Amino acid sequence: MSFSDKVIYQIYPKSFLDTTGNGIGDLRGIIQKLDYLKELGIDMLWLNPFYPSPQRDNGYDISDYTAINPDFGTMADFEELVYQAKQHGIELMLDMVLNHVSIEHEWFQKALAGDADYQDFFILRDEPTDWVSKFGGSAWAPFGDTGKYYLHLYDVTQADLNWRNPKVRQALYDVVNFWQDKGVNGFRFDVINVIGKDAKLRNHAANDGKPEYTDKPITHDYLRELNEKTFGKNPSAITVGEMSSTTIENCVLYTRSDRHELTMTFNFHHLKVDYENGQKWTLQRFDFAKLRQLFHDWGEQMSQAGGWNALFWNNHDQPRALNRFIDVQHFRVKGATMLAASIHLSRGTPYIYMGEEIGMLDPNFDTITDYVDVESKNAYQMLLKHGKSASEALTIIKAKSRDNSRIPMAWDNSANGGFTTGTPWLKAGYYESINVAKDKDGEIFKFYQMLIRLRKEMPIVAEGNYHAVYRDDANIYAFEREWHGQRMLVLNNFTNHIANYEPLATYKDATLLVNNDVSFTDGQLQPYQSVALIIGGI
Ligand SMILES: O=P(O)(O)OC[C@H]1O[C@H](O[C@H]2O[C@H](CO)[C@@H](O)[C@H](O)[C@H]2O)[C@H](O)[C@@H](O)[C@@H]1O
Repeated sequence: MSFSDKVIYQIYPKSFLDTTGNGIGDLRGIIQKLDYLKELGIDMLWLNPFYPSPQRDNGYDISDYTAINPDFGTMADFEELVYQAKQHGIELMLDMVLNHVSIEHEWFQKALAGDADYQDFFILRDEPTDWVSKFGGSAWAPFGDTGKYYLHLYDVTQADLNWRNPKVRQALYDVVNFWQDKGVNGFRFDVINVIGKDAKLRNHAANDGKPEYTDKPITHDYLRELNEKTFGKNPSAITVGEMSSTTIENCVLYTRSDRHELTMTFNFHHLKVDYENGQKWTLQRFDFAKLRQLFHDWGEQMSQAGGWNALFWNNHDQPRALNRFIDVQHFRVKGATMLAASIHLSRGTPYIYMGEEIGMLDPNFDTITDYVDVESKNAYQMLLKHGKSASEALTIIKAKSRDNSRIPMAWDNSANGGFTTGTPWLKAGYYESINVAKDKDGEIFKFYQMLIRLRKEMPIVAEGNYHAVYRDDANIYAFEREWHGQRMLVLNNFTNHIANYEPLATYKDATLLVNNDVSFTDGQLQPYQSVALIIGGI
């Protein structure tokens, strides 16, 4: 497999590095940091959307698919980024938001103006169904003064596209090909498993309507066609589908190589183990048993069926994993390296979200007005409506807001962490104590470098099968990898105390390949200790 030894780094361009002083990160900022990224060792950069957009959902509301938002730079800057990145041995992965467009997109505007061809680009109905938008409220909004309603699974300004219309599909394939022709070899497809709405558009009060549009069989047909018409003939292409509320069975189908759909999938089940009754806007300690079980289920079943996982703890939609899963007051560094080992040594493609490699944390904003994200703002109002006090609602937003990970990258301890000389679009976090200048030679960064190197040097890390070990341990998440007679045992203590276990006789004479602590005694792990033991030769 040509992709299994790759590691992908996610950049939220708006918050990476601003070279113009307008408070918004830009493409030239990414070019400036290519040496840093090369030193880390990553292979591909996933960039969140930088296309023209009213920014109602921070760029996921696209008004022109094949241009650059001037805040981020020009097409010439983009072409230089592709060129310079390749010079550094780094490929680009672009975010393709093909489920919906901004209502400012010319397709929607033409539809509103009465063009029947373009009206068929959207999902219009005389009567709304009872589906709920993922950002709150009804998923339908009045379509001008036509008396009809258009579907928006996300914000009211993000109109869902009608994938049943072949003209829509072709227009979207043209978009992918436009960027591929510019030298882009990676594509991340936003919420791609919701593009195939059921033909009947029925009410479905249970589950907010999700079963009517999630993982429908027709989506697999669309993905095969997308593959055939765009990246399918590009041997360097790497693709990942963001799958909302998906299943293992579907992700196997999306990623099995003989199916010609996608290379890998993101699922989010492991990042909902701290939701009370499945609800995001709640406060609850994470359920380790649930997390461990999910990792084992996805690890084993994808391995057995030939599927491929995208492995990640952080992204632009999630609060930092360090704040969620680790006692950061006492074990930030150890916790960061343990989290890293637990996915980088597993089967799948690891993603690193900017700042993770130096252990960046959530900020602790003082007021709700510091938050920018549309989902967080809606959630705050919803919490107040449901009887929470302003301070209770703010505490929940602080823990759960997507802005937690969207704060500016901390480069040094100068104003705003060296991200901008102007006023940042979103307040900076703890840059005085955690920043690249200070932490690039630190334990976390070096540990990530080592893990990335191991994936390239050791086929067992890149390709080995996955088996669960110590399935029911209350503290340890452990798995075994196996590749041509070689075996590797990975043990991760997810607690802030010592965890004991019964050593496995098979690994009695094993070599210690990875250890994030100073010493190791088989049978006992220190708080947040991670080790990998290997037998069968190195
Ligand atoms: O939580 P899930 O139902 O499993 O969904 C996964 C994520 O889907 C959404 O994320 C993406 O699409 C949004 C609309 O384009 C965009 O706002 C977001 O930035 C994209 O990554 C959802 O917004 C996330 O919260 C979910 O985690």
